[in-house]
Amino acid sequence: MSNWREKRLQEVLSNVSRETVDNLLGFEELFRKWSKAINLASPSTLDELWERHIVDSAQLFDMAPAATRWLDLGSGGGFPGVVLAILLKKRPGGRIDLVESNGKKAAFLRTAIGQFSAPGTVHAARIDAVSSKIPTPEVITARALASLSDLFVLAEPWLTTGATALFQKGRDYRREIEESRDAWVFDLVERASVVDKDSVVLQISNLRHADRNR
Ligand SMILES: C[S@@+](CC[C@H](N)C(=O)[O-])C[C@H]1O[C@@H](n2cnc3c(N)ncnc32)[C@H](O)[C@@H]1O
Repeated sequence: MSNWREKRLQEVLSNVSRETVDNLLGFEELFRKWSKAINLASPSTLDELWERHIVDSAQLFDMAPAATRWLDLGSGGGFPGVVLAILLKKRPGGRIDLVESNGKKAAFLRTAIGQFSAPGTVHAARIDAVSSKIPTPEVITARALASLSDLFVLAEPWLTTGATALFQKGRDYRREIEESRDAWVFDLVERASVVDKDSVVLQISNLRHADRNR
């Protein structure tokens, strides 16, 4: 029944172990169960949970093939944070911090991380309240959290000190990039999304305030 799911993952990731597939299938099941009680994702997307949420999250992993320290902001129901935590089990030294201010969602994230013994730490707090406590990671992710300009403000403590962002963005991404250039300077690589031809993953590094460079 789940064979197509495994095949799809193998198309997106270079190395998928049996345990990883089983953990991600288990996470899908856990997500569906909790979704009946709390709002973890738009109900209209649940039919395509594997592609729109799990594969969409997993695609980030091989975009930073050597990165072991990750941070996911506004993790919600675990996309991409919990998927990455499960994948990081197979990367020696791999770990991820997940920040989520909604208490119920943070409880779900803790349950998922615990159930799959994934190397993740859940911070049930607002991002600005934990920014001084979380050291700069190699990669920052955030999906459906804010516009690019607002993401830069939220992630500034890490993105201006060496972290690289992998931000999933929808069809409006060009406008968001242009708007952000008023206040920020950065290096950008646009990477095609594997789940939607109109979406991208924006790889952003070397973030600086524009006014300090004029
Ligand atoms: C639209 S949801 C997206 C969740 C998930 N990343 C996804 O793509 O499915 C945004 C999440 O960010 C959380 N959030 C919003 N602002 C936040 C902040 N300042 N600090 C921590 N979490 C925040 C919300 O509670 C919500 O769960």
